[in-house]
Amino acid sequence: MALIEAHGLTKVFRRPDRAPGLAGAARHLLRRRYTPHTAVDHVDLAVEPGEAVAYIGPNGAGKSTTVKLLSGIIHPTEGEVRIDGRAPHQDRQALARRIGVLFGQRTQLWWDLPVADSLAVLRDLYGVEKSVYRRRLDRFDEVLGLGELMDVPTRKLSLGQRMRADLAATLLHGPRVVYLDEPTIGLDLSAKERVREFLREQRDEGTTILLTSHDLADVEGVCRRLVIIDAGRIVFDGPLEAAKDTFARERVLRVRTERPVDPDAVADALPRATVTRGDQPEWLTVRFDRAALTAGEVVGVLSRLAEVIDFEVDEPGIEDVIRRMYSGELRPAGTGAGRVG
Ligand SMILES: Nc1ncnc2c1ncn2[C@@H]1O[C@H](COP(=O)(O)OP(=O)(O)OP(=O)(O)O)[C@@H](O)[C@H]1O
Repeated sequence: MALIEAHGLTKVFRRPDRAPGLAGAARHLLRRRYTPHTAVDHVDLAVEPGEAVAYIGPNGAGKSTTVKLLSGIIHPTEGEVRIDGRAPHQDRQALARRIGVLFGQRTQLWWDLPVADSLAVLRDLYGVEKSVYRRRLDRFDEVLGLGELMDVPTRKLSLGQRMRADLAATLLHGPRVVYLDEPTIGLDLSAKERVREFLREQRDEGTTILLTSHDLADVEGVCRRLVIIDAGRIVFDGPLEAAKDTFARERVLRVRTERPVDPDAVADALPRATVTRGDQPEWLTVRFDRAALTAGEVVGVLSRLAEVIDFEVDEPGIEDVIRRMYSGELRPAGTGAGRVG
């Protein structure tokens, strides 16, 4: 049975309709009006034990809302969610031991307490045995350099230091499922790499990870599966590599011919491609949709116009796909994407 299971999971928020300014606020007080806003829209998700899933999407797509639903912080408007067979919003206490949540922007440590005291409180709350606690702290010290932070109150930590302490707090009780939102934000390069390595180790030991990150190295370093949400709907769910085929179908072919060829003549012969002259007169750049044409067909057409002496094809990398997705340049909706792989 999947460890995380969601069927038709939906969350509708009510947003106040309020005209700007004082008059608008006063009017809203007298006559409250709301517009429903669907933040998570019939999401189906099944994640197996030990799977690490990157959960990405543009700002406001519904990532945090999904994580809040999966951890029982908020109730679904519609649909079902089960973590290890239990409904998180009904069984929060029982599930607290099985779930770890890290929201990069918020801390779960006590602001005025030294890190060591915060962790000790969490240890007692979760009933972690002293010997297990010591072993885990030693490991966190190796990975996160926690030792030097133990006597420092949370409010005095830098963002990177706080993230290290918060990661320890999230994993202290050995949860089976962890939701990590931007887990390496503020860390230096070597600390980021150590955290990824540690997360891989946790994953391989059977921890289920749902990770949201703008850092592509986190996504690629930890996860093999990618789930993309856009406007509350899952628009892609499959292996990381398959996202490339679904969203980045454009290929760029650079061709060198023995003598200059008029780009318009090529465009006439290849109406589904965009043809521009390259840096040098003998080079042409042809952009085309991989689903509509092949590089071989493009070269074939060109070789009828002039002798082709060299060519190269650019394929987008997965980082490129994800970066463009975050920037809103690639809109997955309407591409016919679905569960792949
Ligand atoms: N409590 C709330 N009341 C009303 N609307 C909300 C509430 N929480 C979130 N929303 C709206 O729901 C949508 C999804 O928000 P959510 O925070 O889940 O997005 P996200 O993908 O995590 O975005 P980001 O990458 O910016 O953190 C947004 O339009 C947001 O404004």
